[in-house]
Amino acid sequence: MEAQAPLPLSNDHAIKELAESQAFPSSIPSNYHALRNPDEELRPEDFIDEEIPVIDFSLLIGGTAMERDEVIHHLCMACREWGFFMVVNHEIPKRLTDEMLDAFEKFFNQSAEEKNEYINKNVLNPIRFGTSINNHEDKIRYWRDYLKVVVNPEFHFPAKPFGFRNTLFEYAACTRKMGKELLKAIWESLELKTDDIEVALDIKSCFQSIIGNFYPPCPQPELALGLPPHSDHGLLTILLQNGINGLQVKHNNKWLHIKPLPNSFLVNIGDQMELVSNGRYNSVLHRAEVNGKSTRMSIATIIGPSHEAIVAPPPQLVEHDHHLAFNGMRYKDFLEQQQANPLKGKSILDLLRVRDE
Ligand SMILES: O=C(O)CCC(=O)C(=O)O
Ligand SMILES: [Fe+2]
Repeated sequence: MEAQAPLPLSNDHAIKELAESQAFPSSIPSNYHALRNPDEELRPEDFIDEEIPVIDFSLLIGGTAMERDEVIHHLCMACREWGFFMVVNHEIPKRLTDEMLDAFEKFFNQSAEEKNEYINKNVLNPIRFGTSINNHEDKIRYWRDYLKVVVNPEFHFPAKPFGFRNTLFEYAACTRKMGKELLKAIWESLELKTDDIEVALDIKSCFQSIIGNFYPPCPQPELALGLPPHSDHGLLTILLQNGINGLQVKHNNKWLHIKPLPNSFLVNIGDQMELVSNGRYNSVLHRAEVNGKSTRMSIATIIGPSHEAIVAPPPQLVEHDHHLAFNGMRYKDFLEQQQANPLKGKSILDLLRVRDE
């Protein structure tokens, strides 16, 4: 099959409408060929099959002191060696996760006119609908539509579909509560005092954003990607998916297909955590593959420090490690830069890395 030339469409044209249109070719346009870089090819020998760490949330908040200590110890290993773990026995009801997936699906099923109301080039705009990543900049396009909504410290919501507001509000509150508990535990795992977390990150007014990703079936999934390898900008990302797998995580230089347990959340460390942990914990590289059969949806909740927090490694860690791994930066500036540039590895964090002379 020959590659189709890039489609002469507006940059804003959603991939959902394209993929569903009768006129859509069986070979995808060349600007959607994301895997032409040999480093990014999906070769079977580059994949491993390993169990990712599992964190029992109920023991963290309701277990004995010994059980909590054990979970914190396990979290320390998970953050240091993986940057990634699965959370089970959390308190978020299945009813709510189903409602969230349903609300986002209804949003994406609206007409192009209804969704396009939320197209916005300003990366700090609180509600943004779009396709690929930075659809006006991307030379290679990704097989993904998205809706990003900032839900804290100010709560925003799209007016439609009906009921989205209440579901989003409840889900945002539950994931924020779980995220803060995990953050406290991770902070303890760094042997830092939990009171200091407020000073360092101002998480009372934490930034929280919820991103719905929509990946329609792709006629040539072996050529395209839903999202390229990247790290997330926040402290933690809490990921929910609609039962269709597709997330891959880089672990010891190999890619790992992630198959979460039913009713669990996938959590990964973001760039701000790598920064504030003085590099002890790594923000993990991950990407999303697409498939030829089913629509995949994921909902990523990013929990970050407050926009105004200047995030830097705390002096206790620098002293203990005898080394400053990163220079500090205001989170809002970090966010702006990361969102405005092509999503490529950990490029913004790398700019802050202190190099030994
Ligand atoms: O869809 C996925 O599994 C990953 C989504 C993701 O990495 C993101 O939204 O940052
Ligand atoms: Fe991500």
